Amino acid sequence: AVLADNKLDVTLWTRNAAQAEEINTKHTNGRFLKGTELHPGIRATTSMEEALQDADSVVLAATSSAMREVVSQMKPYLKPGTLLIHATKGFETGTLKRMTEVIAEELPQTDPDRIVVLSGPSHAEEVVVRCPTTVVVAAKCLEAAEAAQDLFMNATFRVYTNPDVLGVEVSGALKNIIALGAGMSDGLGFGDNAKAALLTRGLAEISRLGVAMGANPFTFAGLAGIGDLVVTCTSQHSRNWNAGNRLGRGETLDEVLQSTGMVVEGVKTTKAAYELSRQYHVSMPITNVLYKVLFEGKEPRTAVEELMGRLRTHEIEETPTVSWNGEEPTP
Ligand SMILES: NC(=O)c1ccc[n+]([C@@H]2O[C@H](COP(=O)([O-])OP(=O)(O)OC[C@H]3O[C@@H](n4cnc5c(N)ncnc54)[C@H](O)[C@@H]3O)[C@@H](O)[C@H]2O)c1
Ligand SMILES: O=P(O)(O)OC[C@H](O)CO
Repeated sequence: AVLADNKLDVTLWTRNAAQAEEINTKHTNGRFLKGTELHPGIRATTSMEEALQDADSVVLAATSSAMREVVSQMKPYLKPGTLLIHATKGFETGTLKRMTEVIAEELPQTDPDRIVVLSGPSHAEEVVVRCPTTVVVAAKCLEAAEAAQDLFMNATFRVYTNPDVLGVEVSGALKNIIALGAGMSDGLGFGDNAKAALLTRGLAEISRLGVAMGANPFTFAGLAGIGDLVVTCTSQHSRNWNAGNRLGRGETLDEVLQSTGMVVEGVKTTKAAYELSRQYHVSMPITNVLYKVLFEGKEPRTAVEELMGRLRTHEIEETPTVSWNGEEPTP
């Protein structure tokens, strides 16, 4: 929608012929964006060849579990030098790879430094009706990040650049775990204090893992970090918050996933982050208890008691800039 507003020629690829027909004839997408009229310039097709034959830029928004398959289908039709921008928030199950790594592996002829990730607080339901939205695009190559920025920037969609691809991808994926927890807390009837605690301590563990993996700590204070964490933990549009809320009210994970009809990335990401925290020897208590709720049948209320009953600890574990008892900070 943003690209069409920017007068670009936009073709959507979908597996679903009825959905393509609906977009082309009625300019609506009733299942995913109910009640919204799409830009009439947006065309849809089920042919990957047709979608890619004239494309100078491709936006990949497959779910994390479908990314490798979709990129491999694109491979025969991509023009050399096409700008690739992905907006997917998750890791590949099993390999624990980030999406830029999956795309680069599937497209070895593409310069990996030119693969861009677009992330930040941006629910589709609001973007499509032109509510002011800010996002970040990250790529190792500045020129690629700025090319993506130029494509998307307009009066209601503001785009920042960041060279920290890993930090942007990790924060975009991990915030969904905390949103599940925030929804669960609300579903259990806990208040704003509990949700604020989850956001704050959630950001602490997201940053801890991200920095251990090589991210810039400041990225977590940005749009892909705190920005997306706030929107996903508080928005009525969030699939992750809604799934957590239903779990908190007593539904089972199967019931929730079977009836949602849309991807809840936080579920698979909880498993991935649980494994990454072990690989990098990073403490992630919220992720750890959510893993037990989702995959080991722990009751949400018992999980909260477990979190609250942990041993006392410092708020800031990293090298302090303000020390105890007036001592000079350790360099
Ligand atoms: N919805 C948002 O507001 C939003 C915003 C930013 C980022 N994202 C991210 O974008 C990604 C996709 O989210 P979404 O909201 O579009 O999910 P969705 O569940 O609404 O839609 C996913 C679509 O992918 C299709 N699909 C699934 N497997 C496929 C495959 N193997 N091949 C082709 N198509 C396949 C499904 O049929 C469905 O149409 C996620 O990683 C999500 O975190 C979503
Ligand atoms: O609806 P959610 O929970 O998948 O979140 C969507 C986006 O990531 C919000 O920025």
